[in-house]
Amino acid sequence: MKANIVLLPGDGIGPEVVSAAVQVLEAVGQHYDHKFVFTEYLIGGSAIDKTGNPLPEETLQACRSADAVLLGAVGGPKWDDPRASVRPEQGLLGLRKGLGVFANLRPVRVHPALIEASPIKSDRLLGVDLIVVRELTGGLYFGQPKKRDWVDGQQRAVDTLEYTENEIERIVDLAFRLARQRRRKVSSVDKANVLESSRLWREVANRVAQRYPDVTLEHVLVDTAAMRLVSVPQSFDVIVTENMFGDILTDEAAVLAGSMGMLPSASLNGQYGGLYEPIHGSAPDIAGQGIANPIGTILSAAMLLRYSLGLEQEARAIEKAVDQAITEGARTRDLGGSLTTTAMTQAIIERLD
Ligand SMILES: NC(=O)C1=CN([C@@H]2O[C@H](COP(=O)(O)OP(=O)(O)OC[C@H]3O[C@@H](n4cnc5c(N)ncnc54)[C@H](O)[C@@H]3O)[C@@H](O)[C@H]2O)C=CC1
Ligand SMILES: CC(C)CC(=O)C(=O)O
Ligand SMILES: [Mg+2]
Repeated sequence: MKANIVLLPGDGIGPEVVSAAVQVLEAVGQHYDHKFVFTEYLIGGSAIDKTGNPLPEETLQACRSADAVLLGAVGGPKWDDPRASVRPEQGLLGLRKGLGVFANLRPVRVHPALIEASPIKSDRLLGVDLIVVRELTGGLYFGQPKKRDWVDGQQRAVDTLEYTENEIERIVDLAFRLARQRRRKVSSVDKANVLESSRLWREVANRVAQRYPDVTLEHVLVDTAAMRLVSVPQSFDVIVTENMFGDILTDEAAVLAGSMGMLPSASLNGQYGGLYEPIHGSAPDIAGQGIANPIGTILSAAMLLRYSLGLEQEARAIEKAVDQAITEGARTRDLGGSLTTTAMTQAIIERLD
């Protein structure tokens, strides 16, 4: 098959990990006789530097016409001035909104050989296999008003957490559908003891659950969920939650998997091709050193093959090669080893069937 894939390397380690994933996709393309056409566009801080805009119109249009989009990360200290009117992160938020990708799937699997890389006790990590379904185009990151103003002679900052029933319904429904393909358990995470938006979330989740009598629904307060994630992570199958809660809980979940560099994601809505990115940021502390762990981005490329191109066998080949490389001891520095990004990528490519 032929597919047009837009690449958005972005900032910091973004270009390093995207280049690694492209090498893996090219190897898969050669092996299975597919033609992946890659075209690179600007986003984030590098786009601000070249165009003044963190999401140039050309980038958004290219992403809308592509079969899929693979993104590295955006942001970094260079663009962190709090008085700046444009920020790299606005480019990513604008892209997610512009593509309408409301469903962000973040699978978390713990490789048995990496249990010793995690600070959490080993018996708690065995067999952890959960997926966080994070709402991605609403909630606290997008609600209006979002502003600074002056009240009684001092500055005030306002962010708004808002959801409509439809926005909640479509993400919770997706979580239930996913649960049917897994262990049939949905944990809906909210803060319903405090937030009105969470009380609506709970009501809608209960309503959706009636359509899935074969799936168990539990409601978990987000603070308890954060605790359970490290104490009894095996108790989760599908977690569905608000945008910011999902953002925070998945960084925590990365600790289970051994490193921020391990976790992939897919952002979908069924209309455009889908947006694929590791869950980590631009990691300015290690950028440019060639030591970033490329696995989160490589596994995101596997999700791209599965969800946007329907290439299940090829997706599994990548996942298997990653598993095998880890089993056989391949480790970047974040996992306690010394492989460079390039060497880790090569170790994975060598193990592709
Ligand atoms: N999706 C995106 O583009 C995101 C962008 N950011 C932006 O990234 C910048 C840095 O944010 P941080 O809070 O430092 O979060 P970060 O996720 O970039 O880094 C946190 C820690 O994890 C390590 N790390 C992350 N990815 C790694 C990888 N692939 N291999 C090895 N180690 C890795 C970093 O070295 C750092 O110690 C900020 O400007 C932030 O706004 C943050 C999160 C997501
Ligand atoms: C806009 C991003 C910086 C938010 C984030 O941390 C993420 O999506 O994981
Ligand atoms: Mg995040």
